Amino acid sequence: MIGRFVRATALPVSASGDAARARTRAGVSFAASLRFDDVSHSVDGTAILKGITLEAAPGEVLCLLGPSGSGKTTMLRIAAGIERQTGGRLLLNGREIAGPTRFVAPERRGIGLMFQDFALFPHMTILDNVRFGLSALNGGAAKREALSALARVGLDHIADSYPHMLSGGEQQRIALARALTPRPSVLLMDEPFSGLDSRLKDVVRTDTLQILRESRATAIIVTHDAEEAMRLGDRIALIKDGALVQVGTAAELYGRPANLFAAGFFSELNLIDGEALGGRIVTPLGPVADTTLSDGTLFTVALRLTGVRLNERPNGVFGRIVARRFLGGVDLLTVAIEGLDAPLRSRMRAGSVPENLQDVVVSIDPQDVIVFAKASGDR
Ligand SMILES: Nc1ncnc2c1ncn2[C@@H]1O[C@H](COP(=O)(O)OP(=O)(O)OP(=O)(O)O)[C@@H](O)[C@H]1O
Repeated sequence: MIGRFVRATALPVSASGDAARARTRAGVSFAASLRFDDVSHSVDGTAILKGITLEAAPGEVLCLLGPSGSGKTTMLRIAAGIERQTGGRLLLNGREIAGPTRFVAPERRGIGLMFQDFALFPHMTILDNVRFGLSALNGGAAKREALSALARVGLDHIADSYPHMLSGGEQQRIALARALTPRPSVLLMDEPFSGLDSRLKDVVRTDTLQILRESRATAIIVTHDAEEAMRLGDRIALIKDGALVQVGTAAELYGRPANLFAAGFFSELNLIDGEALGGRIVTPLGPVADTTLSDGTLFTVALRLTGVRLNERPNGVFGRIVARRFLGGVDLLTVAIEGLDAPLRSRMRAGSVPENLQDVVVSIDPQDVIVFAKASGDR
């Protein structure tokens, strides 16, 4: 999480003339591309980012997804200019804004930042909070811009209220309005929905996405929640231990994960061993996929829980249900199978497996099978 407030400038650094003309258009930014070019960062000899190359295209919503401590917030801090990377370059619309020989100050980048805790000033009215980033405009113009930004998030009627009088969802929208008012060419958002309760999240996410699209700013959103990244991102960059694991659309990362880590981030998985035999990958559940690798090659076979079907087909292997849990729309079933060290978990539509049933036939949906050849030494 970012712990310090940075004031975004009113004008994008690289297109100030265009941006000034854009003021006549209601609340629209000139989107820029933002490129991390082989960016590394070390603190006290510890590598936090390890050569990340990644570009957000103009107007794109790019999600940075990864577990806690993977380096997502550090990437935002570097993009905002709060932190200066120790290696590589940062380019805005192809122009270097941070690198070995150049460092553009945060307030001159035209990059906005929205914080996890919204960082609203408690002693200022909502209007003053939103107006805060508009120092380049005179009083009347700044007020008009701020009110128009508040109208965009549907909260102009509470301009004179104070932050403590608002709900979490309203505070989030005020923070969004404040971040967008200077019309940044790129908006960085650090876990912008994590403080909201789950019922509110859905609505606020949808609204935020719509406002981002209307503003046309390029957005980079940090999250550790794969589903959130899939809902929001045009593309998703998966980060682990300071390195980029994979970047692509939600469908690409879900359907063709680069490795087991990526697969496990997007789906709950059963992991079983497999071995190549006569062009097929054979497991205790039978053959699960084709392979061109030679006989004896070892695989880790990842089965999504949704792809483990019970009693659906006449042929399969026999198993015994050893536990079941009702999860609303689905039942989570645990099934012991001969030859497998750990029982399989299955997600079935609630009620589709009769409650008193214990012995079942297990089959696998090939769409939910992802196989990874084991590196030698993995055995
Ligand atoms: N200034 C610093 N000094 C030392 N270590 C740091 C510093 N900033 C970040 N780190 C370390 O770098 C790693 C990456 O931190 P970062 O906050 O970027 O991760 P993150 O993916 O955003 O995690 P989270 O979701 O928990 O915020 C962590 O191990 C963190 O402790």
